[in-house]
Amino acid sequence: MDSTLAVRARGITKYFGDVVALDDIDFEVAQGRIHGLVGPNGAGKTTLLGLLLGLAVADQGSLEILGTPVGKSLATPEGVTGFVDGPGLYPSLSAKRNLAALAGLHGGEVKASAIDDVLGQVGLTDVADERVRGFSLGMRQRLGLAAALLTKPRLLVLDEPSNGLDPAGAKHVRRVLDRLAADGVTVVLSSHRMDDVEALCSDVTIVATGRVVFTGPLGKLSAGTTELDYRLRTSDAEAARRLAAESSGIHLVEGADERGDTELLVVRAVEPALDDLVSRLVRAGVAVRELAPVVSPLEAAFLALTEKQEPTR
Ligand SMILES: Nc1ncnc2c1ncn2[C@@H]1O[C@H](COP(=O)(O)OP(=O)(O)OP(=O)(O)O)[C@@H](O)[C@H]1O
Repeated sequence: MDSTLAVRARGITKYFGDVVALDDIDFEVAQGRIHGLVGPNGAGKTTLLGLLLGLAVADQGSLEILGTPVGKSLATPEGVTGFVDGPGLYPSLSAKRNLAALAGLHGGEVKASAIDDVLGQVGLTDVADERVRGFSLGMRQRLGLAAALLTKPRLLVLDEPSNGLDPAGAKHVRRVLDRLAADGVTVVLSSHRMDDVEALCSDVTIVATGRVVFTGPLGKLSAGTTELDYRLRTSDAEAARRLAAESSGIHLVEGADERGDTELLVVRAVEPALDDLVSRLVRAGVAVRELAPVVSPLEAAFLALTEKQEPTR
């Protein structure tokens, strides 16, 4: 196996009865990267993450994790940790005692200082002695991440880790994942939130109805090659409209502004054509006051790639 790959999946197919949850998937994750898995409901994300965690085995195809081929028996591959469908926690125990108990399940005694350290990393120090029963979803997610950190994984697999997180919680999680990746740990996570994936991940795989429709660095979905809709506000909307209509590679999106804001144009273009329009506006003495994509390149690609494919449930 290529030693720079933490995950190498080839031709993975997984059935649940008549449902094809994963359909001949090729999937690679480079070591030390944070790799996002996105797709509509029922696309197969949780199923794929479950295979990485050894919670299920593929019906067809080959899977290598951290350089070792995965066999046909259910077992978490060495060096891998994480959770799907939320972390498994004991509601009647405190955050601290949960971590001690979960570490015990993995066969290890952990020092109290290690528990304090991971609780600090995920921002739960203040509630360390409180019972998990009263924790919000976001707090449980962070505690699950703390439990994963205790095992010092080489591959961390997280299903929707941002679910329920408030901005402060999201910041803790981002910081933790960035630090892990800087230390060479590989992270694979699923998310429904494109802004989250853009903030966290260096690579992304988009799945729809059990198939990979895009995989690669986020930069490959950049605005340089993808036609996007941009909000354009200028000092002279009429002149801007005229110049946009005359420019090659620029399409005016009529009626795109539902709030009836006549100062605002929405133009569809690739980045070089947009650069050209901005130069022309400036030469004509029209000031550009706002220019931003209506949706991000990832979101646009996600919608374009998946809108024709209905989820399987
Ligand atoms: N244990 C199961 N038994 C039967 N069908 C299943 C099972 N697990 C998943 N499926 C089906 O497999 C397909 C993929 O499901 P999966 O949960 O992997 O999708 P997902 O992308 O994680 O969806 P979501 O975004 O809604 O969490 C769906 O059609 C789902 O109904």
